[in-house]
Amino acid sequence: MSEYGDKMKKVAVLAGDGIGPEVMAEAVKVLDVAQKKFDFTLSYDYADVGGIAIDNHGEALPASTLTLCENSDAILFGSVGGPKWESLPPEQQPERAALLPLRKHFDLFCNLRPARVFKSLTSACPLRADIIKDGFDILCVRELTSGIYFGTPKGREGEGPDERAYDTMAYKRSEIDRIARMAFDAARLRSKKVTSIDKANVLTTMVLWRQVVIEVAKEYPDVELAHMYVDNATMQLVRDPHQFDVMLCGNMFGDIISDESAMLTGSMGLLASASLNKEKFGLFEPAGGSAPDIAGKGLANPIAEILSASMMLRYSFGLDAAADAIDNAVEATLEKGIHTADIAIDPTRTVNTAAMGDAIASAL
Ligand SMILES: NC(=O)c1ccc[n+]([C@@H]2O[C@H](COP(=O)([O-])OP(=O)(O)OC[C@H]3O[C@@H](n4cnc5c(N)ncnc54)[C@H](O)[C@@H]3O)[C@@H](O)[C@H]2O)c1
Ligand SMILES: CC(C)[C@H](C(=O)O)[C@@H](O)C(=O)O
Ligand SMILES: [Mg+2]
Repeated sequence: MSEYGDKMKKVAVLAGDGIGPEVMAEAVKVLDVAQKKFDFTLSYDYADVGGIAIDNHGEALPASTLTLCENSDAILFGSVGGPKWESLPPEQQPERAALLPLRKHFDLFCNLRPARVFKSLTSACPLRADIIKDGFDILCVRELTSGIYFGTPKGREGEGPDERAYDTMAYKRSEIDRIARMAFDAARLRSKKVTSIDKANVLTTMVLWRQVVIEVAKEYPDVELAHMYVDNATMQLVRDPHQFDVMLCGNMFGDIISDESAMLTGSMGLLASASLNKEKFGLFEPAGGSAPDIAGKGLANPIAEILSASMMLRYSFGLDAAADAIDNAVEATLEKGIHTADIAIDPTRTVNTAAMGDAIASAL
């Protein structure tokens, strides 16, 4: 809670790089309408993060940006990274020096990535019509602050043919337990099925993962639990996505599964995400990246950022009615046939990023 009291929520707006600023402008546009309609007030504080912060301040996560986030009620994030900063030492690059530290600093262990096929967009789904005839509605619950992303040791040593590099995949029982509970709690509000994605046939970490998930499941007898190896899961997602409800994943498998499920909805530009800690403080960002191939051209789909803003209202501020209204406005806009290029049914009739934001704002 900020010092502004119950009604005013302080949002740190970190647009970042590439398409980040373009899609952020549309999310703010929609949030502005939502505030008037639902009588709540947000204050926005903008700060640099990622490549732009390296350019302006010499580091990807300046202390001033981190302090702003600490003094805010939520973080609305765009995306970071891009070719301009790829030649820096890996630990100074935007992804590793800004996004991962932010997740770790605020203990944002629970990453929710919902993917569902919008009725009006079934033709944008790359799967055959008979496969998606029943639609799909998947929630990827991804562990976000541990696993191979953060395990130590991590390093590179030696030279010549003997040079080696290594990462460590490690999970503590408590880390698996808490993310599993989030998945089961979420499933209770949905179709009551959790599929835990692992690689317990090869990785010791994943043997513990499966064991802990089975233990947690005993407290949720009303929720069905299935286990699936990650290689099979990526295949089953394209064979029959309808079979999944909640997919519970470790950090790296969730990264991969969520991009795959995003594309099944029609575009990376549709997949929102919430990264939450146990106090429900959160960072809200599209699952996709800075999309350097389309940045600056007005081609980016702002829906993932707009739906991330909606998740912020729902999960961090408890403003469910406003969040529902934004989600419905997105759906209504898509149903009117208003599409950016990435999801266009008729490529000769597309709107740009700002026009998509305008249409959603006016539908709201
Ligand atoms: N959260 C983040 O900040 C984040 C997430 C993923 C990748 N990245 C970074 O972004 C950069 C580019 O990564 P990448 O190319 O692997 O993945 P990406 O998600 O940026 O792009 C993959 C493809 O999806 C398309 N796409 C993504 N978002 C879109 C949108 N809103 N509308 C329309 N099309 C969209 C892109 O045009 C591209 O063709 C890298 O530096 C990567 O590390 C950042
Ligand atoms: C940019 C990168 C560090 C990040 C991740 O791997 O978590 C991204 O791909 C994501 O999915 O949020
Ligand atoms: Mg990813």
